[in-house]
Amino acid sequence: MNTNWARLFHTIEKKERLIIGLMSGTSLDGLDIALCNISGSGAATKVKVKNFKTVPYSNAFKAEVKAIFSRKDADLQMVCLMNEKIGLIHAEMILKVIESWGLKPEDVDLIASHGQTIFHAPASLHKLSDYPNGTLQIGDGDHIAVKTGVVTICDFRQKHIAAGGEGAPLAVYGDYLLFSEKGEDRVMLNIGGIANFTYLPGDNDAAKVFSTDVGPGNTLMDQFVQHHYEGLYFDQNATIAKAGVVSAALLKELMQSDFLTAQFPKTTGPELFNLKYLKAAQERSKTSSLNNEDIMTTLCSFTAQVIVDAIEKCFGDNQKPSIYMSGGGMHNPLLVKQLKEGLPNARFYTTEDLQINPDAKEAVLFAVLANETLTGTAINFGDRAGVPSICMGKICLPF
Ligand SMILES: Nc1ncnc2c1ncn2[C@@H]1O[C@H](COP(=O)(O)OP(=O)(O)OP(=O)(O)O)[C@@H](O)[C@H]1O
Ligand SMILES: CC(=O)N[C@H]1[C@@H]2OC[C@@H](O2)[C@@H](O)[C@@H]1O[C@H](C)C(=O)O
Repeated sequence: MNTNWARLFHTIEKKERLIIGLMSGTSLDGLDIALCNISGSGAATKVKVKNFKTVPYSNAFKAEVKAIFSRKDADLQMVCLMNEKIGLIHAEMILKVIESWGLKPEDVDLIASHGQTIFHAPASLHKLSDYPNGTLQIGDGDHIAVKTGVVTICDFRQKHIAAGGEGAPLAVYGDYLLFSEKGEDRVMLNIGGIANFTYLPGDNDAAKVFSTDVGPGNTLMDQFVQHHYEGLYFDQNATIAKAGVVSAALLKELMQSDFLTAQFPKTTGPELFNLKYLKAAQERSKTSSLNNEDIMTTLCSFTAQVIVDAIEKCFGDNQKPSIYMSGGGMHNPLLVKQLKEGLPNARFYTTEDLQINPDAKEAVLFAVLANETLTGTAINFGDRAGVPSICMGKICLPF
C-alpha cells in the first residue's frame, strides 16, 4: 500500500487527532493557525484548542495579495504565481509556529487549509445567466503538504458549490456539530471582513439550521481607513468612528442593496461591499463632502444595522436568542455597543464562553471540516440548496 494511505488510515483510526486549522480571511491581516485536538466525528466531535497564533502578513506580502484580491482586472500570471507562493509562505509559517510550540511536523496528523479567497462570485453577484456560482481560494495544498510533510486537506468550498450551495458560508458545518444546544436559541455571529452568522434553533432541528453572510463586517471600515489614513490598517478601538456623527442620509442609501433584502442563506464579499459602493451611496445621498470621521461612524452604524436586521428576521419579539460573537469585529467597541442597543432582547457572549478562542474560531472550523473529510458521514440538513448535506475538502499527500 502507498505509505501515504497507510498513514491516513492510521490517522482515521486514532482516538484523538492533532489537526492544524488554517484561515486567512478577507481582512488579509495574516494567517490564523489553530492547533486542535479532535476526537470523534459528527455530533460526537470534541475539540480542544491546544494553541493558536495569527502570523501577520508582511506589508509587502499584503500588497501582493491585495493586487489580485477581489479584482476583475487581476493579472492572470500573478494569480498563477501567487497560488504557489501563498502555499509556500503558509507552509513556512506553519513550520515556524509548530517549532515554537515544541512540536515536529510528524507530531501533526493533518493540516486543514482554507487558502486565500481571491474572488467570490455567487450568481447573485456576477449576474451572468450562463454561469454557475463561483469562488476561488488559492495557496496550493500540495505545496503545503510537500513542504511540511503533513497530509493537507484543502479547497473545501468547491464541493459546496458542486452540491448546490454558493461555496460559503461553511460555518454551519462546524457550528452545528460543536455549538448546538437543546433549549437555547443560538446565533453564532462572526464579524470578520464580511459578517455572517449561523442560526441554531433551540429545538436542534438540522433541517432548520443555516448560516448566511449578512453584509459587511469590518471590510468597508477597513478599506476606508486604508485608503484615507496612511499607515493605518484598521480603526483600532473605533477611535476614528467614535469622533464622528452618523449621517442619516448616507446610512439610508448604504442600506439600499438587493443583497440586503435577499432571502437567507446568501453570500457576498468585498466584490460588492467596497469603496465604489460607498462612493455611489454618497453620490445618491449628496454627502460627498462629509468628513472622514462622520463617514467612519456611519459605516460602523451601517455594519451594525445590517447585522441587527438580519438577526431580527430569525426571531419573534418574545424570543431571547443568545449571540456568541467571534472574529475581529467583536473587538470594535462602538460596533458591539450598537449591536447591543439594536438587539435589546438578546444575550451577548463570545465563543470564549464555549471554550473556543473567538479569534481562532474560523481556523478551528476548518480543522473540524478536515476531521469530517476523513471520519464523518455527511450531516443530513434536509433537501436545501443553500445547505447541502456533504463532507468537503481535497486530500493532498506529501510524497
Ligand atoms: N481592537 C479593534 N478595534 C476595532 N476593530 C478591530 C479590532 N481588532 C480587530 N478589529 C477588526 O477586525 C479585523 C480582522 O478581523 P478577522 O481577523 O476576523 O478578519 P478575517 O478573518 O480576515 O475575516 P473573514 O471572516 O471575513 O474572512 C481588522 O481588520 C479590524 O477591522
Ligand atoms: C468566499 C469566502 O471566503 N467567504 C468567507 C468570508 O469571510 C466571512 C464570510 O465571507 C464567509 O462567507 C466566508 O468564510 C467563513 C469561514 C465561512 O465560510 O463560514
